[in-house]
Amino acid sequence: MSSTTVAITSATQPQYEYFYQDGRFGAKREVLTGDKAFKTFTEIPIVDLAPAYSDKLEDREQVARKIAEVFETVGFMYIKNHGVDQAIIDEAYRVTKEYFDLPTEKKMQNFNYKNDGLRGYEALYSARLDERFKKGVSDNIEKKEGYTFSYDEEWDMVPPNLTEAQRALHYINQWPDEIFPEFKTGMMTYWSHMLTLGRRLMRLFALGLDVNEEYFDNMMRAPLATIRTHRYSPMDPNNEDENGIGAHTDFETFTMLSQDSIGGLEILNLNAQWIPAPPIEGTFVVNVGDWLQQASNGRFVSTVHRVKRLTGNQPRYSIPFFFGLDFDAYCDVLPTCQSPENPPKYKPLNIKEYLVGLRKKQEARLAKRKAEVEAGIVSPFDSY
Ligand SMILES: O=C(O)CCC(=O)C(=O)O
Ligand SMILES: [Fe+2]
Repeated sequence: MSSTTVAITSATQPQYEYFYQDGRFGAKREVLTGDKAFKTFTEIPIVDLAPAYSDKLEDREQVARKIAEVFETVGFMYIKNHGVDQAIIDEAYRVTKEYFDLPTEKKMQNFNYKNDGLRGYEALYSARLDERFKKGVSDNIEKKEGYTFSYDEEWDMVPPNLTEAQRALHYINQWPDEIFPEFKTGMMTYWSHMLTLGRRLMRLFALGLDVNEEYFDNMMRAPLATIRTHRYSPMDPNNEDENGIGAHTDFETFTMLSQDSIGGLEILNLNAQWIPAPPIEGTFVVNVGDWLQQASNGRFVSTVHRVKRLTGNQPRYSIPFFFGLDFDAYCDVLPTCQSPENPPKYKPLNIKEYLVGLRKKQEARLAKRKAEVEAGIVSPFDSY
């Protein structure tokens, strides 16, 4: 008599977390547990920025090394003692709240689709980073509004001497000057302090990547420096599709984010687990973007993040500042981040070319969105 053993296979299907990167859907990371799991982070460190303001190079180097360690592993940090006056931050929130409370028809006077650089008001549900858009689950997922503006020479505390050609590379911001002039003043005051902080951080990143402090100075005279101030509306308990912002990486050099006390930001570790980045008073969240990952040949990691579905009936406000580089900057992989054993994994970055390429990838979606809005299919007049 023979007996047959039937092997019981537990062929579990791999699970993935998907994210949006480089103007496209479809990037993914496998969820790993048990023996397969990597040693990876489970929290986000807080870095004290006070030594960055020291006159002594060794103090600045010490904080730069700390930041480099965090950016090589987590790609996200909180900074405290960052030097930006709380009153300036509070005023940015005050005007943000007051702006979003305006009637939608008023906000639509500065609709971002009227502006070549998409500066201005981003209507509710306009953002589309959630992977589910690809699958056509719903048109109305990311329940947030935004207001986007970028570099303005007049508000730069260290104004550069730009040629007309360099000036022409910038998009012109639009503002609700007639209906709410304090909005521009509050937001641009905040922007100018954050730009200054951003330049200081770039010098620390340079030190942490073992080049001299001034390495990036001539690439950030008039950088792409964009704020998109946000209001996430309370989510409908009967509509599970509604969400904050889909998983993505930021494409610029780095981001400095102020968030209110509501929470919801999460970041993805190497095992594709979502790690919360809860609000911590007196801090900004700073994260590596794709350009810094490229310039550092992958040494600094551009970490995937999202804002999860909000619970509760309070809106959430956040103010990210996306720090880029000059439009005419050309940034090769840093000499200290490459060697014969570690050749460049990335082509040199040409900022203008990158932005043109990104817009091309987005063109079809932008055109579809514009047509939908014009046809009233996705009403930009929805409000909570
Ligand atoms: O609102 C937040 O906390 C994050 C927003 C964000 O990731 C983005 O706008 O790129
Ligand atoms: Fe982001």
